[in-house]
Amino acid sequence: MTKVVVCGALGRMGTIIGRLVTESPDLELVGGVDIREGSFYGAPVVEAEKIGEFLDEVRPDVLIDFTVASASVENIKAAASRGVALVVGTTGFSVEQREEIRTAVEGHVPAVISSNYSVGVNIFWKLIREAARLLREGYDVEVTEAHHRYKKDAPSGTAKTILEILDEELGPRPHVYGREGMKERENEIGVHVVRGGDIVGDHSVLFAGNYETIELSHRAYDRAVFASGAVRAAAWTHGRTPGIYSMDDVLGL
Ligand SMILES: NC(=O)C1=CN([C@@H]2O[C@H](COP(=O)(O)OP(=O)(O)OC[C@H]3O[C@@H](n4cnc5c(N)ncnc54)[C@H](O)[C@@H]3O)[C@@H](O)[C@H]2O)C=CC1
Ligand SMILES: O=C(O)C1=N[C@H](C(=O)O)C[C@H](O)C1
Repeated sequence: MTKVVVCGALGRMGTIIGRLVTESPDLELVGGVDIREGSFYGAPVVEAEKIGEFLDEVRPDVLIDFTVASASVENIKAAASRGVALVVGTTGFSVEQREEIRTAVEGHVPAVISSNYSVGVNIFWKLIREAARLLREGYDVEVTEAHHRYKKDAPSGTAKTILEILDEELGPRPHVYGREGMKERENEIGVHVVRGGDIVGDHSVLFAGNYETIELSHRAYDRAVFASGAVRAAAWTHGRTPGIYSMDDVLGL
């Protein structure tokens, strides 16, 4: 059995991940970490400051982190320094934080890192790459994402990954975040962020040409779509060599 600890255990994602781990025949939920102690699904949840001693005590095989960027970096360091594999779902990392994560992980543990663990989004990203390759000339591109009112980071990590793909396929175009005032469009990529209600996670890419538009979109209806992918990734880490992996590796895409 692969032993699992969940960081962000009491959060929106952590609670669903905890449930799916307990329902898995191959995984064992041995504990959680959050900013306050408690319990979930019969396992202890310890406060963040105690993560080191907790990992030494329960000795998990893999740590799943869905917290907040500043906390996630520290959780990743605590796990990697103890040989605990990682599944990182947290988004909103700065360039410096991503470098800290790379340094902590590489050569030490296998770490799956993805801004979106939905199988559908990972396919959606490939469709966007192909569309951008084919529509490189003559189409204006706009990216829109929508999430619940509680989301802290903007644009979403998924949208940032979309922009990375578009930059690779279209060549460098400036990213323009929102628009107001009198200004004509140039050769930018427009980026638009909607926050409200309990929207789980919507993403779309519009390719607007002369006389026609092509729009690719993905809509998540339940956070279980992300949690199931993260749990699948956790099982996948067993026996992997140290390094940073994506859901492409987990899904064999
Ligand atoms: N990669 C993916 O597929 C997905 C990624 N996310 C990302 O996951 C993160 C969490 O999202 P939600 O669960 O909606 O947020 P949330 O705010 O509901 O949960 C985050 C939890 O982390 C806890 N936390 C804060 N500092 C901590 C620390 N030092 N150690 C342990 N726990 C700590 C909070 O108390 C909270 O319970 C966000 O960055 C979000 O963008 C969310 C859904 C899918
Ligand atoms: O915060 C969320 O809810 C989500 N965050 C991820 C992101 O920032 O892309 C993934 C998903 O869209 C839900």
